[in-house]
Amino acid sequence: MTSAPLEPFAVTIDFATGALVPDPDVLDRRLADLDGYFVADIDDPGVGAYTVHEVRVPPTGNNLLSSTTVLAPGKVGDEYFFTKGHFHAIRDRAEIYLTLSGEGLLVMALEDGRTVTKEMRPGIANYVPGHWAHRSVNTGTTPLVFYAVYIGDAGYDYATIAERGFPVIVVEGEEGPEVRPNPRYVAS
Ligand SMILES: O=P(O)(O)OC[C@H]1O[C@H](O)[C@H](O)[C@@H](O)[C@@H]1O
Ligand SMILES: [Fe+2]
Repeated sequence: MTSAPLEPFAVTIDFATGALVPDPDVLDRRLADLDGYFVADIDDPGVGAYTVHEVRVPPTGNNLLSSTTVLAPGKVGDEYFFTKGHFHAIRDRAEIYLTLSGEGLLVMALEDGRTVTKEMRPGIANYVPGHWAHRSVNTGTTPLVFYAVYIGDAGYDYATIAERGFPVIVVEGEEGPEVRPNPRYVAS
């Protein structure tokens, strides 16, 4: 059975700020929402970490959900600010990230602990195949802004990452960002 057609529409994206017009659902994540995710303790839980601006379409397998994410620059201890990161609830659902401004790293991990890290900068489109948890990390000094598109019924599994962490962390080293094993990762 196929579903009835939606009306075609467009949104305008400000590449520098990630603002969408019209701007329907905005999710605001503070450091308090990332409690327990960093190796070091959070000094100020009130600090804004990122916002997600979502284009509103029904979250079904025949639609493409999309959003901009605006991830602030900053660090907790040596670790750069990052998004919570998630597996898709339906594990094999894929996603594409197009970076619009700023610079960072996209860290991806399989459940067996294998990781792949890719650069994020304006003009790079990263393909995140199904089964890979994904987290973006702002390694720069300006907001990291990217547009993500994913299959509408993908859903979010945050719990696995909240419980086990990512296998690697991204820290500021002597010569820039370094990807290191996460001392707190819980291997399966
Ligand atoms: O959901 P998080 O892991 O906190 O990441 C923040 C956001 O990043 C991207 O924009 C994804 O497409 C969103 O679905 C996600 O919500
Ligand atoms: Fe996702």
